[in-house]
Amino acid sequence: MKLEVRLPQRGYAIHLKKGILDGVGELLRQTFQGPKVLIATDSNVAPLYGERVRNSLERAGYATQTFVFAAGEASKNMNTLMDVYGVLADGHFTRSDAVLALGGGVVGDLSGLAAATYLRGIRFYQVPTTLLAQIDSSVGGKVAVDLPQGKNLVGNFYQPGAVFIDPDTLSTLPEAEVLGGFGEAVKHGAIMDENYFARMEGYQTIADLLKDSEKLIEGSLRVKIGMVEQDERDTGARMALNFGHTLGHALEAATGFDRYIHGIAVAWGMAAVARGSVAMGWMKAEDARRLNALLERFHMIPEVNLSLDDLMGKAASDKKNFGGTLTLVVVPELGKHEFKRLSLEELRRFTKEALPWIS
Ligand SMILES: NC(=O)c1ccc[n+]([C@@H]2O[C@H](COP(=O)([O-])OP(=O)(O)OC[C@H]3O[C@@H](n4cnc5c(N)ncnc54)[C@H](O)[C@@H]3O)[C@@H](O)[C@H]2O)c1
Ligand SMILES: O=C(O)C(=O)C[C@@H](O)[C@H](O)[C@H](O)COP(=O)(O)O
Ligand SMILES: [Zn+2]
Repeated sequence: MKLEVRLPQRGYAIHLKKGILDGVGELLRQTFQGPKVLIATDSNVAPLYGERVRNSLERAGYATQTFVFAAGEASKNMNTLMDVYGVLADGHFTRSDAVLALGGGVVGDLSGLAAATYLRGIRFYQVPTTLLAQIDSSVGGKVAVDLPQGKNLVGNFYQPGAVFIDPDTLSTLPEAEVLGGFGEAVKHGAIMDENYFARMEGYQTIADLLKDSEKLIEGSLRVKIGMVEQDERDTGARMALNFGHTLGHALEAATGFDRYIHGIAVAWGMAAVARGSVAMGWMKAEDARRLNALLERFHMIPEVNLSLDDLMGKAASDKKNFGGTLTLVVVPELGKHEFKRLSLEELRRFTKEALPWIS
């Protein structure tokens, strides 16, 4: 299956096919004629899929180099970014060459930012290998690294030239990471597509979910593409994709980026916003119950032990904070969303309502 992201001058194709990993080189040749590709990947993905992708690229006539960094969110920072720049510069990569991200959202966000900024921008391609990256992060062009103060605080919008998704790579993904991706899929259904949400309510086990992976990827990508096409630079409609992230990102930052994986922090953030929204009369109680039940079925709402001050300190760094007023995404009913403009003090009161046990 081929999906298109239609953007003026920057449109691209998303190729979704089991086994596509071995054909990446040939497909890339249809869009990129340069001589050299840097495969950026992490320490878990490199031994699993690095050689297959490298062979495929070399069969298609590309020279390749591979850069491997330590897996995990803790690597999504300026130090690793500097390492990528070093490899590109030492390897004499020029504007005719490209970076190809092979891995999850951490690899894509980090190497995308490197590609966006090295020599003021070289070509960039994504081969996502986690469910989260296949349904969300590989598409839409948000590239970034974290700062200790908050998530994705240094970044840009830089669309890939193409995305190649092989759902077979999910066979090696740890279950906890499958659930991280599922968190973002639930978000897509909750904000935009009640039928898609209902389909996910049909899954009883992780095996059910993986059996349906192609439909899951397609359902999420349709929501994501629609948002990106409407509002590429995140100034309006696209902010809906941040449902659960205001508190979720704050949780990740407040716990040093190594305690909760992103999709689980988002699931926790969505459940909290749903609870607070019911208390405020902003969400149908029955729909909040359905959202909570689906997340609970897969044990995706961790118990969090954090002070309100810590959480609010990090929430203030949210990118939807404009001069002290923040846009909170709420879901009045499943498949719909609304934006609430809140001062930081109002967000604090809302969070207290949502999480009455923290102080
Ligand atoms: N740019 C965006 O639009 C966007 C959207 C959502 C999330 N994100 C970002 O994405 C990141 C999270 O991405 P993620 O959940 O993919 O995390 P990740 O990249 O850390 O990958 C999760 C883990 O799975 C391993 N892995 C990857 N593919 C594998 C495979 N096929 N088999 C076995 N192991 C594999 C990785 O090595 C890592 O340990 C966060 O930094 C988040 O902020 C960005
Ligand atoms: O594509 C988007 O837009 C999103 O918000 C997708 C989110 O799932 C993702 O986590 C994104 O990186 C968050 O963006 P940020 O602008 O809040 O850093
Ligand atoms: Zn996210």
